[in-house]
Amino acid sequence: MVNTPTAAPPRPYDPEAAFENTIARDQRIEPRDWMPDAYRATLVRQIAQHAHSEIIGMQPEGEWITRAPSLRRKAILFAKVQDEAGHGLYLYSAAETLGADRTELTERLIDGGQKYSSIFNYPTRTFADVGVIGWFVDGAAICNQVPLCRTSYGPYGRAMVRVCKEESFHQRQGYELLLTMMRGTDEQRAMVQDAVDRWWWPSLMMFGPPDDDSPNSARSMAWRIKRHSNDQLRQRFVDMTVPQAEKLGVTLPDPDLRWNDGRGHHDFSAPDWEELKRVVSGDGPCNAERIARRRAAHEEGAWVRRAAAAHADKRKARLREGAAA
Ligand SMILES: CC(C)(COP(=O)(O)OP(=O)(O)OC[C@H]1O[C@@H](n2cnc3c(N)ncnc32)[C@H](O)[C@@H]1OP(=O)(O)O)[C@@H](O)C(=O)NCCC(=O)NCCSC(=O)Cc1ccccc1
Repeated sequence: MVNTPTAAPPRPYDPEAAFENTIARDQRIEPRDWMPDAYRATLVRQIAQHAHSEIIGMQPEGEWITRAPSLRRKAILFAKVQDEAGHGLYLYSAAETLGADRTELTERLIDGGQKYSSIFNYPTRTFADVGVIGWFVDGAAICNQVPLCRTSYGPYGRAMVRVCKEESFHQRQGYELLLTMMRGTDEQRAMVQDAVDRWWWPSLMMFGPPDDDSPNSARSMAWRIKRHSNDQLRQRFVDMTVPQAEKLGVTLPDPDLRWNDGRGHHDFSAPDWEELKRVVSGDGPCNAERIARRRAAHEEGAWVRRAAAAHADKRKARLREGAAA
């Protein structure tokens, strides 16, 4: 008699185990995959905040489009601000793949129910601010977003690939603008230093609260949504920026900023975390102005959304008629 091996009975499909395995293998979760509710909610929160930041982030630099000092600078700035709009739209699309509704997200932003990056609540006082935003703010965005290209949620990671390419161009245009100003007059050099002094600390705050005060980090890192902690990315930004500041000829406004041979990194002072809390909770220099402008744009755009929906309905009806004929 021949012994035939008996096949093990098929194990019932366990979606939670499949999710955990996908994360453990460092593979991507896709929109139709099962995912825990809290994973979905965390992603909607982060992606929506990120999208809102890109859209609100058009305002500080956008104010300088009509006042750019040359046609070349105007064209570059126009393109950059348009890119930010595009980033916001990719990100809202990524949030929609999780079941979020774009209009609802915008309404939550306007009502103060969702956040956007603290950095966009500071005023742009001179054209040097446009250069420093490109250098610091896009530089910080790159440090934060390059690792997000490998985030565990597929649509978010793929959106980040293109966004990061465009942010790199933005950073270079900012730095090139500042190099040009530094080769100019004493007044221009003073404008650059003044902008550096005003934007340095808010830029460090972009990375979020320190790790021991970051309620979302542990879970987001376990799920590989975030790949590095807030403090790790802040350190990376400081290490990247110090030699660029030396080359440019500006001083970063931190007397304790110095290279630490033992750590192989720069030591630097902590930003004012109370200021971050105030700005995030709505009490920054420009919060009210930014939201009022966003609300007005949303209301003034209502007829465009209605017209686009009516056009889409007509097209659908025509296609149906064509199919029926
Ligand atoms: C790192 C962090 C921002 C925060 O880490 P998490 O693990 O999520 O949170 P954590 O527990 O550490 O914090 C507790 C609470 O505090 C909130 N909060 C923290 N920091 C800030 C802040 N600075 N501002 C406001 N809120 C902040 C945080 O959301 C959380 O809120 P909750 O109440 O729980 O909802 C993360 O969400 C991330 O990487 N996001 C994606 C990147 C992204 O959104 N980039 C935007 C810039 S895009 C750009 O610049 C491009 C551009 C350039 C030039 C011109 C125009 C455009």
